Amino acid sequence: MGKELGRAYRRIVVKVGTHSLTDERGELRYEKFEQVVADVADAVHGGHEVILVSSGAIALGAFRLGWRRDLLTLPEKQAAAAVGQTLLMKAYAECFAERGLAVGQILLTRDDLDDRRRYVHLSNTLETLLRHRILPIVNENDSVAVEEIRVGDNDTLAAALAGAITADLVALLTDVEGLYDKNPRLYPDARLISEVRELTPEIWALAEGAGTVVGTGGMRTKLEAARIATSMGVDLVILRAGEGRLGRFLAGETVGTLFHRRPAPRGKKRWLQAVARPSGTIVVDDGAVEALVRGKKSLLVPGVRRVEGTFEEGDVVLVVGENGLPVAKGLARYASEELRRLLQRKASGQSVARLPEVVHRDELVLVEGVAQTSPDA
Ligand SMILES: Nc1ncnc2c1ncn2[C@@H]1O[C@H](COP(=O)(O)OP(=O)(O)O)[C@@H](O)[C@H]1O
Ligand SMILES: N[C@@H](CCC(=O)OP(=O)(O)O)C(=O)O
Repeated sequence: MGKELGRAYRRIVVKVGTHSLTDERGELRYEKFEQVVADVADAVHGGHEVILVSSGAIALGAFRLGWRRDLLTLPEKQAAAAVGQTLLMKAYAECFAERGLAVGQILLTRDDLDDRRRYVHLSNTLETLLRHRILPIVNENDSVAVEEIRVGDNDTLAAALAGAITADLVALLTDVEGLYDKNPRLYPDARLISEVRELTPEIWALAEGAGTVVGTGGMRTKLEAARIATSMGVDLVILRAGEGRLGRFLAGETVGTLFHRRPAPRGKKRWLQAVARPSGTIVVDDGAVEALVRGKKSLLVPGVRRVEGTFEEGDVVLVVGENGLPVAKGLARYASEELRRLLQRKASGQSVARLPEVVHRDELVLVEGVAQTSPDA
């Protein structure tokens, strides 16, 4: 059973960070590692479906190679990840086997989440593993991921993944009890915030970047993960790794920081809203903005002013007004070149009124807060 009036969290994405698995030098802390494995195995045996997202490959690999982590170039980090990932999986496979669980490895890059077809295949693979009671263990494919296709951090990856497999909860296991009103490493009197219903500017300020008094990037990526998860209708909890905290949380105890989910669309729209990144932009006139925002209609060719960038039919596009403000995200039913040709037809006086939709309303989500930016608002 879970939180919130006994609502059960059936499907959970559990993410564990590097610092919870390794020591400063990057060596595996077996005691901590075993606690994490025990927590996850208990959740699985307790009837939850779990996907584990684990960091630690770069740290473990660098340690094994005798490399100093703070001096690594990008290719060296990628090489370290190649070495460390096998060590990580070997340790997981052995440790979970002792608890009667088989594991499978999935390495992902941003592309696997952005491309709808790959995203669907990924979710099918995860579903199949879960159906066979095999624990999927996910990490970013650091060895191949160049900057443009990196998710960059596993907090965000875990949250995005939760959308792919319609999870009910993301649990981020880390080295602090949860989100504090100031960085607990610097301030012993910092107080734990046990729940967050809205990600207000005040909450974001608690996780300001390194160099400020209140925080490091560490909490910021966790808040970003909370934004993604909750906007997809998924709860997110930050917990200190180990000592049975995950089990206690699932049993209804108040531990860590719980970020409450928000009402969210399901399926394709959920993916569009929270995960997909646009390949190009379609600039539309005020009438089209009105039709999309107020009329909840599809985007038609006559409302299109300009096309920016290159995209194929089926790619995600950002729809923006002539004032440059984003209005919606959706799946383009034309490639950018085809759409440009249609705009030329329109410019030469031919009718484009009866052509199929550019973005169909069933494949379109409004950008948050857009009602306030629509022309007559
Ligand atoms: N307001 C805050 N509350 C809690 N922790 C914070 C806060 N601001 C910054 N932090 C830092 O965030 C760290 C956790 O993030 P990180 O080190 O990236 O963990 P992980 O490796 O588990 O992803 C904590 O150890 C703490 O130093
Ligand atoms: N993919 C990387 C970890 C990336 C990451 O987000 O790390 P962390 O902040 O420790 O969760 C690795 O396996 O080393």
